[in-house]
Amino acid sequence: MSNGVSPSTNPVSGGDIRDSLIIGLDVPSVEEARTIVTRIGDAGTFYKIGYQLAYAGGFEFARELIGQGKKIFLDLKLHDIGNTVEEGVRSIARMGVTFLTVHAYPQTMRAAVTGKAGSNLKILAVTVLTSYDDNDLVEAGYAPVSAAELVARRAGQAREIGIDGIVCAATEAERVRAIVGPDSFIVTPGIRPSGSEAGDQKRIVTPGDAIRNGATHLVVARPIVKAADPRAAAEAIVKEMGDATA
Ligand SMILES: O=c1ccn([C@@H]2O[C@H](COP(=O)(O)O)[C@@H](O)[C@H]2O)c(=O)[nH]1
Repeated sequence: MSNGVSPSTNPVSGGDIRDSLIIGLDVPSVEEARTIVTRIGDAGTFYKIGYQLAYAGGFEFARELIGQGKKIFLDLKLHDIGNTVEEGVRSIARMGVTFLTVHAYPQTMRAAVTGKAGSNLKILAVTVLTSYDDNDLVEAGYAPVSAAELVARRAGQAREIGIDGIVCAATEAERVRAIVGPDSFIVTPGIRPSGSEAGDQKRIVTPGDAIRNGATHLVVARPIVKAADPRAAAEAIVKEMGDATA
């Protein structure tokens, strides 16, 4: 089954710029998610389903959206023993989703690459969460290392293992591109239009700067789904992204 996304059709390099905006459906119910998707209409082509919705009927809703021609990013951030990750990815690969996340640990990434074999599923490796700064890494037990250094190390491992794309902050996108080469997706959460609240995100970048830094896809949840007019919020972000490619 084709999911309609490949590095050669990377929307930032010539396709539909709307496909580069991944809207995070971080809402508590399918009913609420359906309302938002309807309100956004054709301004949104790519949706992310994470923990909150996945465990509240989100898998069925993902199939519904795929049936409507939308692309789906399942942000499950898998991390377990290799066999469990491999078999889990094998099951997800049958759903027809476009992107799936795993944490960027070598065992986990190898298992995911094996599990998706023969499918069109693209695996993204989450390097260092965008809510982390250098102090958070020390608190989590890492020897003094900057978030940027750890992202670079994990991006290099992901490239060696054959992962399709990297999740990082757009602050690191340029450096990651130099590591992973031209054919990898670079997917950046922590996006904040100027003037909007950072919330718990610590490594934030505006939509325009993220594109200029080399991101292929931007992940945006609260600034869109909590906006009074989600469609207008999505359109404004897409416009800023498009202007950055001009
Ligand atoms: O490093 C990461 C990885 C994933 N996320 C996810 O992206 C969205 C961002 O939501 P906002 O409301 O736009 O901050 C959210 O679903 C996270 O789980 C991330 O933020 N950082």
